[in-house]
Amino acid sequence: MGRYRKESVPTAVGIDAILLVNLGTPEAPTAQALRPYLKQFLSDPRVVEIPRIVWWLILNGIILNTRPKKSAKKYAAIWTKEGSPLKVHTERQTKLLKGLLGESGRKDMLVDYAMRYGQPSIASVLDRLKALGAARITVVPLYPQYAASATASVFDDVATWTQNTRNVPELRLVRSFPEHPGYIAALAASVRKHWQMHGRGDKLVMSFHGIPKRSVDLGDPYQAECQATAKLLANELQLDAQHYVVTFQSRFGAAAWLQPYTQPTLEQFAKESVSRIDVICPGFAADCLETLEEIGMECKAAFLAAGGKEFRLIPCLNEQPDWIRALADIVIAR
Ligand SMILES: C=CC1=C(C)c2cc3[nH]c(cc4nc(cc5[nH]c(cc1n2)c(C)c5CCC(=O)O)C(CCC(=O)O)=C4C)c(C)c3C=C
Ligand SMILES: [Fe+2]
Ligand SMILES: [Fe+2]
Repeated sequence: MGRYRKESVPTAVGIDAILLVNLGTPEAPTAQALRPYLKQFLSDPRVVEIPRIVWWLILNGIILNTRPKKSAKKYAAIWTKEGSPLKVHTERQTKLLKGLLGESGRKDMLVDYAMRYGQPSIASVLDRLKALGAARITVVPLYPQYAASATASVFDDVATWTQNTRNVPELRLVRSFPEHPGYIAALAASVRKHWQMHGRGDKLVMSFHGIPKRSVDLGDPYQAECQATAKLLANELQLDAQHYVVTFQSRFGAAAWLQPYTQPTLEQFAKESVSRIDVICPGFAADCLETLEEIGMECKAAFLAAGGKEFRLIPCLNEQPDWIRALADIVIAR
């Protein structure tokens, strides 16, 4: 027996398919569900780049005995009746994209989503698309800015699938889209709408997920891509330098990550009487633990405790129609 499974013979006329991929999320907001999810996530060598044996001991000896319970509590604070926000939004984005492509004459196109960690796995959805006759598959990691730990990890998983597949379809891997005009316009529209509804804060904080500083020193383009997005968004909103700031959140572990860090920056603003803050998280295509809990709850509480007056989190692009149109443009572009 070799590694290759029996595969169905495709139809003569191949179908185009789109596969949206997001990070993944636990199946439930419980320590039992967090453990396997975190184990898979944090065992990925793209995510933690320290010698395997050392990391295996730290992960299995410490992290997986402490973090599942702590993280489960955080997930419980944002969990909805339909499930984890990240999964709910990704499912809706998939349906809306399918509908939009159908309206523009691409009813035949298959559109599905997968998660890098947890379910549905990339391999299971690629198998399904292929069985349905997909001959050309465009894979779109839902990360506007390229980071090896996020984007390349999706590509690795696709490559693992091709290694186990006999009849590999044509593949297009969308690398990143930090300056895509439709994406930038959708972000700007969401800020303007927020200002109209709630008034304008003293500063707009653009908070991106962080990565270790070492990754950037070793050649990861992530920081530059975040700065490119931020600059275009600021231009579109006609914000000058003193009215916005780029920060990095979600630090994990003891090493230095990209700076300035979001929470200390917010606390410093509160102390300097910059008391009304709007926060947008342009690197997240969907609201999730990192936006709803870390920014919307933890950072908000820290800002108010430090003397800040108003803290408003601008929702992620989620199901915003102009964002779905931008996504259609990104997936169709050849
Ligand atoms: C925007 C893209 C992301 C990059 C780059 C990224 C890098 C990265 N993340 C961790 C560790 C964790 N991240 C966690 C949650 C999480 N991360 C992203 C996106 C990126 N991560 C998202 C969308 C989410 C939310 C998932 C959800 O279910 O809502 C977590 C899990 C939660 C927790 O226990 O805190 C960890 C851990 C590292 C180490 C890293 C790069 C080195
Ligand atoms: Fe993360
Ligand atoms: Fe976090």
